[in-house]
Amino acid sequence: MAKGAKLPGSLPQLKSRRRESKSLKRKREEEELENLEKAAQEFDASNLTKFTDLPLSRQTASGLDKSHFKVPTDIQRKAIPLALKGKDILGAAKTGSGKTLAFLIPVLEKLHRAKWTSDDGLGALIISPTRELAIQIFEVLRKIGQRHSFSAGLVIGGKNLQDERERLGRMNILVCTPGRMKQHLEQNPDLDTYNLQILVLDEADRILDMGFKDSIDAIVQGIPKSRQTLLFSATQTKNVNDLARLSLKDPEYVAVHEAASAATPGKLQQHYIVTPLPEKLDILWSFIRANVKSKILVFFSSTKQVRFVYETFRQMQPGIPLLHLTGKQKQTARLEVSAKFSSSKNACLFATDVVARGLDFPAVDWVIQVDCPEDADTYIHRVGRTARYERDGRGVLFLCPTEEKGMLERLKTKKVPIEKINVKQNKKQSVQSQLQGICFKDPEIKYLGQKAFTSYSRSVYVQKDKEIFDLEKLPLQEFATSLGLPGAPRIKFLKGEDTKQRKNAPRALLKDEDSSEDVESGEEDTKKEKKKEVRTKYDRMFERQNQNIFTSHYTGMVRHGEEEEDEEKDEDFLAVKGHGYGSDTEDNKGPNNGQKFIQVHGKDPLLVDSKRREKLATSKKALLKYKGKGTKLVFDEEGEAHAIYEFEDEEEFKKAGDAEEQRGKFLAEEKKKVSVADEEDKSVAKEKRRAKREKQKARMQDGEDDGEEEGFTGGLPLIPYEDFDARREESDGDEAPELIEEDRPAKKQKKWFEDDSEEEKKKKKKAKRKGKVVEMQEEPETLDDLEALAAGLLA
Ligand SMILES: Nc1ncnc2c1ncn2[C@@H]1O[C@H](COP(=O)(O)OP(=O)(O)OP(=O)(O)O)[C@@H](O)[C@H]1O
Repeated sequence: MAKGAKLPGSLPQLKSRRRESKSLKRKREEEELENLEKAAQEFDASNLTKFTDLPLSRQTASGLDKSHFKVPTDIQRKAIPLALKGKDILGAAKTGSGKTLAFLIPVLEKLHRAKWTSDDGLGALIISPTRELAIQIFEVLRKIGQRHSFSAGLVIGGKNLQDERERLGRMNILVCTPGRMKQHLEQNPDLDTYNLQILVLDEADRILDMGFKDSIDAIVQGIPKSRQTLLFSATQTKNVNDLARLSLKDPEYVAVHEAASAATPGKLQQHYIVTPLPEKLDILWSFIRANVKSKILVFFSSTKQVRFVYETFRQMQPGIPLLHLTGKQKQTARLEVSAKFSSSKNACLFATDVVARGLDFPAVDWVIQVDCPEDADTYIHRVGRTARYERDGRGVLFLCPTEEKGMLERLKTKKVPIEKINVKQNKKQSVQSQLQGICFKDPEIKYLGQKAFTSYSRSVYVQKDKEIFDLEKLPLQEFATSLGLPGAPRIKFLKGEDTKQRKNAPRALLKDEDSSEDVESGEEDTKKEKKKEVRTKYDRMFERQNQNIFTSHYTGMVRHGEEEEDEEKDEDFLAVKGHGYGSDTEDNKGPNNGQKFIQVHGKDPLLVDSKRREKLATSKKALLKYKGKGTKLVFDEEGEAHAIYEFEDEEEFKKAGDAEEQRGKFLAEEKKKVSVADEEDKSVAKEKRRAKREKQKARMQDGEDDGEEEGFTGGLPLIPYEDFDARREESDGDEAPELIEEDRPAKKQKKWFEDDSEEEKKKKKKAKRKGKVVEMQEEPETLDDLEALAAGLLA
């Protein structure tokens, strides 16, 4: 048909033709989906060499092609065909072997085959143990899902709960951290998981351990048992209890490297050195100085050590950019550091285990583990940040003589091939005197050094594996000297500290700041409790002596969290400005010193000592809040007044049984009532939402059938990718404005980024006019972009 030509016929004829073309299209789509499902069920994985061999939707195939993924890795070849058949999967493969795509492709295909639309709500949930990893997964999802029209969001904390909340109800795929997700599930009635099709746990062993137990149990409780579940990790759990918690259905165990001689990547060279604890920093410094053209990742066991080494080495100018990353940093800083390290050719990043798992920093040359990892699994994940996807890499583990035997045994059991190397003594530079100089000049750094000392000692003390970690055997005095300190701070430990549990616990579960130093999780604090800290005499001394000279930078370095600081400020504020009658200071004269007072009925008089209080005295309304609320009474049939609550006769009360028992019973009954009411409320709310959705869907259906455009609100491109292709074929490459007009679906499909800039909007309009597909947004380049990714995405 010629360009711009109109279809002949009257309006009713046009409408009926439209309906015909619509139903033809729908039929064709349904056939395609059926064929896809059939092909997936019958697929023979032995024929799989390229991604194009897989029975995938055009959208996913195109996303993979655009992202330059052509040949699947081992784990992808084995896991994807099974997942496409709908199987539950326990996937285990070495670090850097491509597990992310192995679960993201099935997620997209599952929703595609279920004809998932924005009205169907949440269809897929992907859980990651840290924020950084969640962002990374989301990035990959954005790339390979660019041709799909599902909406996807990140739920990782560090942002206003309310902001996220409003957007979540509209998302089809969520990538989340456990604590934040639990928070939303508890507080957000718009978030429905009743329809969830597929659940993914990346770093499954980590997510299923103690620290995340509550969150995961809460999440799993609210999602249908019929969903598909995929678990992936380089150190997979096979713990039956864990699997039972997730109600897996005959899971397929896909462990592609199980028969391999090593649990770590083939191109990874692994070494260890044995060094006395006080020489560790000398060796680290010398190593960095000798490798200034490399990209190095250095692991410590606590935040305070990371900060101390970062601050001191920075002053000593090693000739390579230094960075530091810990779970205690603000989210924006963490993103900035990750991005900087990713894009650097040569840099040295000091970090805690917050980056040990899953992160895919490109081209890391060296992973140095200065502090011994808590177990072999942690070693494998840390060292796995290098030698990823067919690249080379090297790892060096520093072991104290007391740690050598035990750790080597653990590594051997886990099939980690590691060789001993020695440090060239003539190349080793001592940094002790430089550190002493820095600590002497700068009390802030000295204080940080003391904290680093105590944190390290605690991290050793609380480890479970006593064959490796024995604090008593470590030369602590010499260690303190090596940090530049005048002596070893005295340390007291609380009995019964459980390291693994502490370390694994999300911040929300930790009660004191020092213990949260080592937290791997990047989750948002959900409750902050006042810390109970072991204070040394040095802590007290430094607080007293340095009160006046601490800079704001230092305060930032050592303070115990903003909330606690605010609490202190509040106390100060009350002490100085309070109007207490008992005070005998000049500023706080009591009621007998000739001051004015407002008499409030039934209350102590209020001192009038400011304009605000004077104004208050003239306002009846404002004074109401100082008045008592009055007493509610009930009247019996004789007109006698009684207090609403009256004490039961003691004898009667005793007859009913033990007071504690009665209390327990009463509480249990009330709890039951509340939970029943809660369930009812939730189900009513859900029902309403469901009905609303159904209605909307029905309305849209009508709109489509009648060719009406009522549902239109404008906005993003409304024609799905494949329709254009099909239409182009039909129209022989000619533009056919009328047909496009007909086929426009009557609903607004939100894409990944919904916060379009003006320019993008224009682009999209233009593309729409041309009948072309509008593609995904540009790659995020700046911190702002990443911020937008983390929060704005859900707009
Ligand atoms: N089929 C593929 N072709 C090319 N590159 C790939 C392929 N699959 C994955 N990669 C690349 O390999 C790298 C590692 O992938 P990924 O992060 O998924 O590994 P992983 O197995 O999840 O690692 P970890 O156990 O550390 O989490 C990434 O940079 C990714 O882009």
